[in-house]
Amino acid sequence: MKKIKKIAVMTSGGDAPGMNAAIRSVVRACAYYRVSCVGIYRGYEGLIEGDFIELTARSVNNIINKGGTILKSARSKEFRTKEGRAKAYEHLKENNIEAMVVIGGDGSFTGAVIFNEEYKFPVIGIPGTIDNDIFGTTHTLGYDTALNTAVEAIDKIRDTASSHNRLFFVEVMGRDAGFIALNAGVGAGAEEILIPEEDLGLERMLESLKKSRRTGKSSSIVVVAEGDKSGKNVYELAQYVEENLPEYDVRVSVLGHMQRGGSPSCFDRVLASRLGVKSVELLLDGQTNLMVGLKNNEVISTSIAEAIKGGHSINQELLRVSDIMTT
Ligand SMILES: Nc1ncnc2c1ncn2[C@@H]1O[C@H](COP(=O)(O)OP(=O)(O)OP(=O)(O)O)[C@@H](O)[C@H]1O
Ligand SMILES: O=P(O)(O)OC[C@H]1O[C@](O)(CO)[C@@H](O)[C@@H]1O
Ligand SMILES: [Mg+2]
Repeated sequence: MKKIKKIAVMTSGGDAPGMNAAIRSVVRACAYYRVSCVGIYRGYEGLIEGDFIELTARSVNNIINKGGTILKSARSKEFRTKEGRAKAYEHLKENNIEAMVVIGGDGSFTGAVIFNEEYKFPVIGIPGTIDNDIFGTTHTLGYDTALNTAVEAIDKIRDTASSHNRLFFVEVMGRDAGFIALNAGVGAGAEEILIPEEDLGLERMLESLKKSRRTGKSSSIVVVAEGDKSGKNVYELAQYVEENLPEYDVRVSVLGHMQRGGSPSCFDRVLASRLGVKSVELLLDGQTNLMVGLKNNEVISTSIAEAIKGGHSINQELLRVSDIMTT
């Protein structure tokens, strides 16, 4: 088997803390194994434009602690077209790039699988998204940091909620996944948690808030995932409670993109370092179409197709714990 001599790395989709640590790891692993490494700017967008940079072990000094991504990220419409992917392939060929590491979420992996089908181009995925909505890994890069950011913010909201005897609806990210809401909700002691995976019902929420009042709680926090199943956004939920429980003084806080920024947690830095090394080792071993991930604290690999299609399930035990905690 011919040894790969040049590997490219990109970050794609929504950015996530820990992406820089993963870039660093891929670049340093390439240097260790004496393989050239090229960074692709702005995900598939930069691939289509041939916006590349040579990366050496020294190019990634002092980035392990930085949020965002030095390679920048994008959502590329053109890569969804055959013509766009043909341009991308030409740039890879021109630059003698023989394999690619894609750090991103399910959409980025879908693009990688299609590209591999069309051009037989070797690809490995590193799961990088705060949403944690990828099968084949218990943790995606950025998820742990985002949880800590959300919990810190909700703690602060709790201070003011408690001083004013108010009910706060706090919206956290998670368009299709409730991992951030459920875990940050339990970690911050939320009274109710609304997630896309389960429709707990608005009646149930009203009953729970009434009970909170009856049993002596003067303030409450309800954590709502962006993609909550009730179909109501956080402002509509607040209005619904105001109309049905006028005794409550309700406020809304949307945490938004602050959850995607900031210095990565130690967990995310270590995970990124492990996954980056593994991705390069798999490519040098002649493997492709795999996503690296974590299971029982072991680095494992799953076929990318399975990682995309496998779906994600919410932890029922955690839901039960959350329920018991509202007593
Ligand atoms: N079906 C597809 N065909 C080709 N390319 C795709 C396809 N789906 C997604 N992509 C490419 O992957 C990019 C990133 O996908 P997407 O915007 O869904 O983010 P993601 O990787 O899922 O990350 P996150 O959900 O964390 O923001 C898209 O902008 C597009 O360029
Ligand atoms: O503002 P953007 O980049 O469109 O992304 C928002 C989405 O990205 C995510 O944070 C994932 O990165 C989702 O939870 C959220 O809905
Ligand atoms: Mg996604």
